[in-house]
Amino acid sequence: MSDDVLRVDGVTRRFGSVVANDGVSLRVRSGTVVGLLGHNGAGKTTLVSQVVGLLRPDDGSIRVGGIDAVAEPATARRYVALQPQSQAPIDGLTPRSAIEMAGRLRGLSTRAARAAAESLAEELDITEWIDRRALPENRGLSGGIRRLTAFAMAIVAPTPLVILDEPTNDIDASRRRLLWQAVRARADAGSGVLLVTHNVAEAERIVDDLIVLNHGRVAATGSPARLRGATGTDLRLELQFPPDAADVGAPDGARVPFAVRRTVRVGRRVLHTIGTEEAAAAVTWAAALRERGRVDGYAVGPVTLEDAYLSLTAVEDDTVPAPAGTEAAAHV
Ligand SMILES: Nc1ncnc2c1ncn2[C@@H]1O[C@H](COP(=O)(O)OP(=O)(O)OP(=O)(O)O)[C@@H](O)[C@H]1O
Repeated sequence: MSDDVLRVDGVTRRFGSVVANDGVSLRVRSGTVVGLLGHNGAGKTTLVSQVVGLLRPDDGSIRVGGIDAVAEPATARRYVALQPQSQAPIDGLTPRSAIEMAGRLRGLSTRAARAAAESLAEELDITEWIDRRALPENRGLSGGIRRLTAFAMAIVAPTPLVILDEPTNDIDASRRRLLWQAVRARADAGSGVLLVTHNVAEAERIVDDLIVLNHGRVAATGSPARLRGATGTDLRLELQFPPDAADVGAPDGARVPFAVRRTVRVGRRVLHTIGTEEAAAAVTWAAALRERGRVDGYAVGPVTLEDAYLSLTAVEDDTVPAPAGTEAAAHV
């Protein structure tokens, strides 16, 4: 028997003339975390909405736990826990009561739901707020604690498929780490997880596979190592330009004095991919720029998944020097 808990084949969804999903296919197997990456408007939430039966595809098929999710959305939905991108409406509730209620709705006994709320609050380090009431207009509980509560509500009981849409928004760095560990632990316990995120650098550590969407289409799939690039020896030189820099890309209009395999600009950051043999020349050049105040800072390190992701979805630029003020449209 297949261990696919989610199988999407050739899904297309249009909104008028906008093709939000264009022949998208992907699989999530039990025990794995699959990251779904893509720029704003790439079609990630549209895909999630179809998996949970909130939207119907124009074309293609979706199977959740072997059930045809287009023909039988209510049955398929029982196999899925979803943390939506929008904040859960928990005004009037405490994290404890919200998590317990989610557990009861998922079929846990009162006692099991109570125990799950306590242990999830500990796991995510929100015990301090567990009995604080969420009030209207975002009073009572911070955005991060609300988001962590919504995450706990989604994972309170084991489900074959867990879908998390931007679960780390608003969450501080140390609790983000706890959240990533909790996601990994649910997959290790047997769930399949589809993780929608913009946080490429952090997600890289816990995902088994990645799907990159670009303008509604699958631009790349594979393990982080595969997407990062095969050589494993390339380095990245990151330059951080000051806010008033007129010539982001190649200061002074000079060409970069060493071989560059790939250049991606993201706002005021420029990421050059270089071979290890260019490291000394790159550091000397970047240090001189820093000395002259042309860049705020620089860093040399191994190529990351973020570089590969940006090159798939951002404006790639091999033609430095760049026109003054040009900025890539991508975000991180
Ligand atoms: N209900 C709708 N009506 C019209 N257009 C829509 C609707 N929902 C989404 N779209 C369009 O479909 C495209 C994909 O949107 P979607 O929300 O799926 O992207 P996303 O990858 O989730 O973006 P983000 O990272 O910003 O959340 C966008 O062009 C969006 O404007």
